[in-house]
Amino acid sequence: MAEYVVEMRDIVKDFPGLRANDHITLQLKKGEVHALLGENGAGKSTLMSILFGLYRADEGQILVKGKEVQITNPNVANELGIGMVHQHFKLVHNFTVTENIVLGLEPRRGVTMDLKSAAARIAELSRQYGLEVDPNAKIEEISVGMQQRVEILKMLYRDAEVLIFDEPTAVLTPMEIRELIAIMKNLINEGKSIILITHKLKEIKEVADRCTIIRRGRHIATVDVAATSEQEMAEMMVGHEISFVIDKEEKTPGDPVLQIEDLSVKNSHGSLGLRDFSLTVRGGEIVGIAGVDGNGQSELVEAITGLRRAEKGKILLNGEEITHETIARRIRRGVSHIPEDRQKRGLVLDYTVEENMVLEVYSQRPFSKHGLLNKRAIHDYAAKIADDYDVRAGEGVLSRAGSLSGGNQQKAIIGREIEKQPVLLIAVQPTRGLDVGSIEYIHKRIVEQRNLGRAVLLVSLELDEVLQLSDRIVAINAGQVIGEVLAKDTDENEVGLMMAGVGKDGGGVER
Ligand SMILES: Nc1ncnc2c1ncn2[C@@H]1O[C@H](COP(=O)(O)OP(=O)(O)OP(=O)(O)O)[C@@H](O)[C@H]1O
Repeated sequence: MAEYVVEMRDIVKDFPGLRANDHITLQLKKGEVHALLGENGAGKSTLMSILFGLYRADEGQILVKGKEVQITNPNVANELGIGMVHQHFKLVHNFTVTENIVLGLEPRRGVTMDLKSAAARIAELSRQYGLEVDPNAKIEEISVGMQQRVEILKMLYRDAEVLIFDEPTAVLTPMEIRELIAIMKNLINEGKSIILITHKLKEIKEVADRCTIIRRGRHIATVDVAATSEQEMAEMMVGHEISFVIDKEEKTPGDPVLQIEDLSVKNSHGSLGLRDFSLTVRGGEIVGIAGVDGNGQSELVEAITGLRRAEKGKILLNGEEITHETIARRIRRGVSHIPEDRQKRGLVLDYTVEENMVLEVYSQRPFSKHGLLNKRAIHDYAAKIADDYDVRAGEGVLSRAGSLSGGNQQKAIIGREIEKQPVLLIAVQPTRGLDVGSIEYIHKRIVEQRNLGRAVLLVSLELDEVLQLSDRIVAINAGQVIGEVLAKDTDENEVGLMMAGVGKDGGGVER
């Protein structure tokens, strides 16, 4: 028997102006979790897209169970037993779980298209792998974590032997992450093999057997995870030493910049997602909102930025009411927003990076004068942001935003929002999908904003991030403030309890 279930040998892939994969070799043993680690833009997704048949390699070979194969499209990958869980799920929202799983399957050798027996087989797979999910629920009714399980079941239903997970935990809550890790272990026990792309070293330590590290398209090393520290892996990835601590001096906050008084906001289902919510963020202060996803964070941010209407209550910026102002006016007043969904709200993917950097300011000087665009000024401004925030792309700022790697898209948005010199910076999951080096850098820039006297509202599902960055932490549960603490006086346990709905005095919230 072949030693490897999948072997990618000397893979080369070129894009305009850039070699994304430069002779990379990746060997997956049967029954292992093999992590793929690399900085943003290192070439991980490209390599996996080649394995999954979305791109063709310019050079190199792919072997499955020792035999060379040509993976010309994803159907061939499926036939070869290779399945992928993408970062952005590809599910049809008004279809049921079962319908989504059988969707696109051609009737073939013994695989039935009868929905009832399909549901039974799905229920059986769920039990076997510990993937609890209701086969009759509609996708739009289930959580993101559940949707991910549907994607996993979809692969198992197609008899996948090799499963590729592309940053699967980026969209999950801490609890869901623990469940996913248990699921991965079940998959391995049942004989599957896994390639895991993740930036989280803790997760690699927890589930992976081996780790292949790539940097700028090149293979750096493949290591035994148990024998290698997180620090060592991180340093191999970036090519130099890094520190994980944020330097943050004590600072006395200034005047209130953002004041929210008794704000109530409806959610997409028409009920109140935020209720009688009050909050103050002062200049020179980072206030972190801690909470489990879906407890009113989106409604809060959308009400402040003007994307959602307030039913009741007031929002003030520097003492002036903005509750019913247009989005554009709020931006002009100095509200910056790093949005949660970088592809929907953050960037226009078909525009160049340059155009994206001036989306909100192109009509102002120096970018236009007498109605004419000053292309030089736009280019220089964008190039400076790309340089400062290490936004890497094949054709520089002339690259299409959609061609950037996920992490580089994120860095571009952060750069744009901070360089607007905001009065109030709202950062939602600012480091989602970023590598450890970039996280360190972005955290420094956010602290710098605070040191410059700006007000920062941080919304993050990463408790570590909230604890490290914030001066003050406000816990949100069921659309209400459930507790407030100074970051220096609290810890993971206390904030975790508040997030679960247990108030500081030990009481719960009324629902
Ligand atoms: N379709 C494309 N056209 C042009 N360039 C591309 C294309 N896809 C990827 N690239 C470039 O190839 C490089 C590698 O990107 P890739 O998405 O593989 O990185 P990654 O390691 O997955 O990064 P991240 O951690 O940020 O997701 C990037 O510089 C990216 O801009």
